[in-house]
Amino acid sequence: MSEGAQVIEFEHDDALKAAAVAAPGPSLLRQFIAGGAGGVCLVFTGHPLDTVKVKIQTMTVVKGQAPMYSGTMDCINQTIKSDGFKGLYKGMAAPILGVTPMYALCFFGFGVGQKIFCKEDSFTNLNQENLGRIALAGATSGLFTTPILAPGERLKCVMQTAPKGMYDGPIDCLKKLYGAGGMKSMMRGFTATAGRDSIASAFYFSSYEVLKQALTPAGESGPGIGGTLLAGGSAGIFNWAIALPIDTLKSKLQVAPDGKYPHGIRSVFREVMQNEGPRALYRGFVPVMLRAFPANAACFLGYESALKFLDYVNCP
Ligand SMILES: CC(=O)O[C@H](CC(=O)[O-])C[N+](C)(C)C
Repeated sequence: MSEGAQVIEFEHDDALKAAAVAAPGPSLLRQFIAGGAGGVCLVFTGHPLDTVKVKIQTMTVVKGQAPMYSGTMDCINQTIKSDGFKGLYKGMAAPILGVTPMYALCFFGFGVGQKIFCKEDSFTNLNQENLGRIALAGATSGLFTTPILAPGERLKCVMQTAPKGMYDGPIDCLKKLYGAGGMKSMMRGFTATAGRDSIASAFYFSSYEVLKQALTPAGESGPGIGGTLLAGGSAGIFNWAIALPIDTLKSKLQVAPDGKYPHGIRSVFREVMQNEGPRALYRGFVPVMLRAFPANAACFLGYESALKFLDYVNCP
């Protein structure tokens, strides 16, 4: 090998080594697998309250008439009365099938965002600049999940709010939605989902890192099970405090009859402001927050435990 080629090879090796040292966090493969594990834990824990949230968000409110559900407990009671306990788990097949790859992609996207935006000390020195970097990495993850999440949420919301017997399972619902409106119909709510998830994920991941560090005892490398549950659950609360208004508009758009909102989320926003006012954007707040804490606590515990396991089996 010529001397010039050797110098270039050394420089290339050094650059690779520097990048490997500078890139913080687990490898993208580990992020992907551990994220999927986190997602499964999240759906099992959070789906019943997600059903209540979507039912409350999308119920038709006629001025001067009592709403269909007076609150979270009433919605739970009515659902159990009409469909049994399994009514709360209606529509779970779609998120379970979609959630494993979705959360795998979510944490993978966060990993990619870390490689793009974060520095070597971003997770050890949580100053304002580094928090901004982690938030940008989080927002990146939202862009990775939208192509799966938008049609998945369309299916889920339609099934959760459909009258009993309308669809014979998620495949039947998918066939009917696709048959009636093709890909355009399946992708309804895409922009709203992308906006919701980039903003929410920025808060989700940055708040988790802050709390995780705050709850890590001196001299330890992590916060332990209790601390992980608390940090993960709280990150879920921050996530939803920001995401809920966009989520309400998205859910309404996704369950509306074809052509009801010609300008998408803007038309929904205008209608909600005219008929119900800004408070309606936070409809479903109680079930959302009741679900957010345990579901995301379970998600981060699943994620961190999977990372430990992958470490144990020497996953690259
Ligand atoms: C809006 C949403 O899906 O939030 C996720 C947490 C949850 O409770 O489902 C987090 N994330 C946006 C990062 C996917």
